[in-house]
Amino acid sequence: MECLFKELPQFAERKRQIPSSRLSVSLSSSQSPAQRSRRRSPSATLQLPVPRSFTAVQPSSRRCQTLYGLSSPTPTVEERDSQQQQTILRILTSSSAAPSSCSEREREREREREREKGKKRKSKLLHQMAACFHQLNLTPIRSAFHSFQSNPYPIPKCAKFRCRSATISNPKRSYNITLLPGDGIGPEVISIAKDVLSLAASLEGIEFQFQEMPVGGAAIDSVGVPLPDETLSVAKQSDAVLLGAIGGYKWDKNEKHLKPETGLLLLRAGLEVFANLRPATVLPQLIDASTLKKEVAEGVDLMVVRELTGGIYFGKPRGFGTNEKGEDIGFNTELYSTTEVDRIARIAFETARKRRGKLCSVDKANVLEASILWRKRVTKIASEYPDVELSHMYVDNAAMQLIRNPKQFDTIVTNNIFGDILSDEASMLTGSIGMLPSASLGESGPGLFEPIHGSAPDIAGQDKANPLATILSVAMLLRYGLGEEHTAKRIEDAVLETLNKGFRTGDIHSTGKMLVGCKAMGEEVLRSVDSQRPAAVSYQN
Ligand SMILES: NC(=O)c1ccc[n+]([C@@H]2O[C@H](COP(=O)([O-])OP(=O)(O)OC[C@H]3O[C@@H](n4cnc5c(N)ncnc54)[C@H](O)[C@@H]3O)[C@@H](O)[C@H]2O)c1
Ligand SMILES: CC(C)[C@H](C(=O)O)[C@@H](O)C(=O)O
Repeated sequence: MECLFKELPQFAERKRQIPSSRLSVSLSSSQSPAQRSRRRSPSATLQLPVPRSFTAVQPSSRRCQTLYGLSSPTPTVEERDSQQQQTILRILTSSSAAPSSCSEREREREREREREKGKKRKSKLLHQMAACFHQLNLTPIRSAFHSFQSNPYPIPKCAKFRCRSATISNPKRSYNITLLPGDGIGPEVISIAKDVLSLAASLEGIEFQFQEMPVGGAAIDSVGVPLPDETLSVAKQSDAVLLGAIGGYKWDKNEKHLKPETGLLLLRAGLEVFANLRPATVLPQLIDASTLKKEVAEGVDLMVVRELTGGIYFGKPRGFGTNEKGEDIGFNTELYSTTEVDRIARIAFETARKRRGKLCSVDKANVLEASILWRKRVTKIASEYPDVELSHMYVDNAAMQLIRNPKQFDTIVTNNIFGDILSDEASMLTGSIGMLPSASLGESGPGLFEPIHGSAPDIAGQDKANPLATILSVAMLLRYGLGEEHTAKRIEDAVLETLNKGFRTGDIHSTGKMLVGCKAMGEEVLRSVDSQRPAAVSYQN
């Protein structure tokens, strides 16, 4: 049965007609049942269906009746209210005592004490109550939130969805996430990915605090630099960083230090995330979206391990000058040290070992000294991984082989610039650059997670962007950044289920599929996150 995702329309309509004070759910109220009955007149007339999960906390005799399809008397509003309160109170206080053993007077005294603990305590409690509502699949969740706008605890946007999954208990794990929406389609995809992360995590008992900071063009416009010190500092102190994309026509002519791209490079260097994992998996659902022949694209599943904080992007000397003929010149330096190559090689071998045990090192050792060193060091590190089969390939050949026979690749390790280019190329095997996530990791500190695509100024603000690369980046954040494998899997399964249902953004659309925009695609993924249906094909990265 489809989950009832949106607020019930008739409920929303009634809510508009009723003063919000009346809509609050008087969970810890000191009113007697009789008083409550008098006061709740307008909202009490809302004949909400009893949620299924609610029956699970009813006394066993009624539960049996429900389970075996025997008709049970529909509880009155009063009865239901009282049962809800007892259940929530029990969960909040983790009390093993049966709520029915408490007299109404004792409960009243308890509530009296609760009230005196002040507003902050109350807000906190209400936040927990909201989680319980969530757990119990109770309809009034929205009204409970609604009447406490001043709650200092951030309410995830997705709280408006009613979930049928009843897995949450009080949040057990809590993480700080820095959100860097950036430019162009960045804010569009980040807003969706944040909702997906919040919902999936809340269903697994995880809590997130988000801090949104400016980066790229947005930071240039607001603060004057592409990577404000505050942004880097907040990012460093968080548990993981989620970035949308940076860049755009507006800043293309800026001086180098005032380009959005400079902000991104400074961020990567500042976080010391030298290992960039870019998985390219051709999903069976998207085989028709690939521009390659079906038999070429089918079954492709590769991982590009890109060195991210070295090479020509950062090598010195670099700059502009004049040559002996008096002409202007621009120059950069491709430079790698043994330490830099060794550490990325080890990450790549470890990655290959967990995959199909094949590693292809891509370089330009027939021409470049930096590549000669690269090949020498990768070959040396290979002796630590006898179980991994190592091959070497020149980058020009690799670019060609990726199109000719991509299935020959398992794990590819390469330098910063080759990795940039080859991963964009690999994305088209999967159907679109809008499908490729990435994880950038260092030896310590938070990881940086971002789709591999850019700010796509050509489609920005038009609700056309594919949010799946960013949603899958969130899955990588959970897996690689926080070790929350189960939640990562839930998100990946939801993406697959959404594709199974036939929803497609324009970049991956094919005949017979449902064309949706960025937001609608996000909503479909949220629906699937909630539904928990196991996916037919599992996504690996
Ligand atoms: N990590 C990053 O933030 C990053 C990466 C690449 C490029 N950029 C920057 O982005 C700007 C634009 O660069 P570009 O045009 O070369 O590359 P791009 O990745 O932004 O766009 C290339 C093409 O792919 C499409 N595309 C990209 N992402 C998509 C998505 N999610 N859904 C549907 N279509 C999508 C775009 O519409 C465009 O036609 C530049 O300023 C560039 O420097 C940033
Ligand atoms: C925007 C740019 C600096 C960046 C890079 O070259 O690394 C981008 O192409 C990417 O792949 O993330």
